[in-house]
Amino acid sequence: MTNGVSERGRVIVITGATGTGKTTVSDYLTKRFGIPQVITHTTRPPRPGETDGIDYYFESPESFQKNHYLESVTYAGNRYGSSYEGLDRGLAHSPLVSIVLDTAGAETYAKELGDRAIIIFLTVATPMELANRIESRGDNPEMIRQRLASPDFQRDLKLPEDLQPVAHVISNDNWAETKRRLDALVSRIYDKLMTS
Ligand SMILES: Nc1ncnc2c1ncn2[C@@H]1O[C@H](COP(=O)(O)OP(=O)(O)OP(=O)(O)O)[C@@H](O)[C@H]1O
Ligand SMILES: Nc1nc2c(ncn2[C@@H]2O[C@H](COP(=O)(O)O)[C@@H](O)[C@H]2O)c(=O)[nH]1
Repeated sequence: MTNGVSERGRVIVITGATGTGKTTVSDYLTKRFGIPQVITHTTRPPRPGETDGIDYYFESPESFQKNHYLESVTYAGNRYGSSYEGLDRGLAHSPLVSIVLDTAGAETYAKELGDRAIIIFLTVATPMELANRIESRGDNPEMIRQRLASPDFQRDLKLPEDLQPVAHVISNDNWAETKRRLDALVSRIYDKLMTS
């Protein structure tokens, strides 16, 4: 094992700004291809409909410290982290898993895992659309205001320079087109896995 991911393990890292559709893409990969999601930890309160152990491991600031993290960040005032324990649970079921991270986390995964991290960067043509999307998801209005004003939001709108040579950039304006791009990408990943 290296960094919690065996030589044969692959992690699809889905990154991009808030509301670009990272969770939607991760859910699609699970439903369409059975690719398990690595559940990460956060100190932010659950949104309506979110469940502990499914959407996140919801933590207090104290319990957050007790896990062992491959990486952790503060995003718009809350802590988030991907634990070795969470990765192990995902990889126990499949050599290919997905994880949803901000761009700082995606950079760490690319650095630590090399080509075992497959980076997807999601964009939308009009960033104004992102506010509508997260409003329609039912986020708390004060959290939306804080998030859109945060430097983390601005940073995640752009693909970091070190990820530019490796990232698969998918514009998620049209869901049918996004699914086509994902299907083609997953098919290439499986082809590579079969021959490695
Ligand atoms: N192609 C699309 N067209 C329109 N709406 C979309 C599209 N993709 C996702 N959405 C909707 O946008 C909202 C935000 O999507 P999602 O929660 O997947 O984003 P996210 O990137 O995971 O956000 P965050 O980083 O804030 O958790 C959801 O209501 C989702 O249904
Ligand atoms: N670097 C990490 N980023 C993470 C992790 N878990 C989630 N995230 C990202 O945080 C923001 C906010 O998430 P939200 O659920 O509150 O909207 C978003 O970009 C997520 O992708 C993690 O473990 N590490």
